[in-house]
Amino acid sequence: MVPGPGHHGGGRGGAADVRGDVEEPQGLRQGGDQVHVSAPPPAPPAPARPCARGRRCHALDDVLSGSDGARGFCAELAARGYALVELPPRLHALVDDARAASADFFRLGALEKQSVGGFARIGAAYAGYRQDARTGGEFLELRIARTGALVPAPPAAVAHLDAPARELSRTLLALAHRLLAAMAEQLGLRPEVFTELLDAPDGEADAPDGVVHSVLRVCCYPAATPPSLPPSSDAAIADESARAGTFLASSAETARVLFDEHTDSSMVTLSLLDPASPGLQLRVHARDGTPLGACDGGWDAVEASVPHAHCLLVHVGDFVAALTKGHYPAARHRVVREPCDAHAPARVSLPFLARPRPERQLDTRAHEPGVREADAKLLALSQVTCSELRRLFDAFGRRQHVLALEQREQQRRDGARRQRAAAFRLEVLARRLGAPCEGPALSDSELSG
Ligand SMILES: O=C(O)CCC(=O)C(=O)O
Ligand SMILES: [Fe+2]
Repeated sequence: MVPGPGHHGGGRGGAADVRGDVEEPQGLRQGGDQVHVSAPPPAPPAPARPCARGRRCHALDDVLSGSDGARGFCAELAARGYALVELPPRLHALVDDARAASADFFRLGALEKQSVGGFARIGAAYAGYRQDARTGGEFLELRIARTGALVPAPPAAVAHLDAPARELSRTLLALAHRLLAAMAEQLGLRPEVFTELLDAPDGEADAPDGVVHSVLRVCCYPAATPPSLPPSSDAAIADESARAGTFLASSAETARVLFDEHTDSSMVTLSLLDPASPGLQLRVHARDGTPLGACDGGWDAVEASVPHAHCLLVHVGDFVAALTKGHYPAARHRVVREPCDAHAPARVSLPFLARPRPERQLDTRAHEPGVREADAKLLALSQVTCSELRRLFDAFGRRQHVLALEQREQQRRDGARRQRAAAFRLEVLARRLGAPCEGPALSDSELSG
């Protein structure tokens, strides 16, 4: 079922323009495959702002101005697979409204949340509400329909989620277009090389199967011990979000991890960060200048280190990584409970996964005529659709997920065995202390296990 348009509530009307101070009623203009969004007024690039750990927050308008700002931003993406952008004040209210309304949604009772509809197929995409069996994490996947409505429509009790979620989706889709155009240009390619694979920036006009393929994934991770839930058998869930990683260091570390290490099957993912409830971490890439072990065992706790709640993390997804032959590496990331404390609030996050339309055809050689394949910037692909490529990424993701589950199960069994052995040793020790004449004393190694 595709729910109809939701109600307009507390959010502002019209989609925000990601470039200018003026809001356009429809936000973004569209025509053909080109991104027809007006350039921001030329301004001298401001120096990037240092964050914790020497990280830089690039001013959005500098990145979009096509000057040194774009070069620095793209160089960082090429080195680490992710970079931070500081949102201009004109977008702050939108981010705040979307975050607050999302938190309101997750405060609803289980039945009300489920009333929006479970995670289900719409055309070639999925949308809806679901809860992760292991962590208790909740996910509401929202898409823009051809009609312009949000799918699924938020329940009446949080009708005020509708307007900011739609506006944010459109704003971030438009922004993804601009960033991907800059990333292509920095490689010496035509700006539309990546953007022509996406839905058009105004979304609904280009959705033959009913929905825009890019998705706003509204997430909520529980504050404390997750409830025990029945395991999900939905294969789609495994496809979509349990494309989990490996590298699970220990059981304690595993318990801390709310969303396993993975890469996104997106072109780029845009994540609004909030240092008040941090959790998103990125693997330090070998190409990054930072020593691999420098940040938290090779993890960069990026969300914990941003100065305020209006920083946007841009990270590279599988599609751009594959298409550029790894020039822009896919960012491996995860979500952890941080700080590791039972009183920490639930974390609400709003990653936007800018995804290609599944039916778009990849004929990359046409973009670099006369260039030898070995020198080409793009992977040579012809007559491959984005949905075929996605299947490849999902197969890898699923394999990694299976390996991670096996590793986790092994850790659980090892832990349980160690616990049983320790209990047994204690019992033996207690008996011997109670009856010291029976048998020899235990050695230190026997006691320590
Ligand atoms: O919750 C987050 O910030 C990120 C979640 C994530 O990695 C994803 O949805 O792919
Ligand atoms: Fe992700």
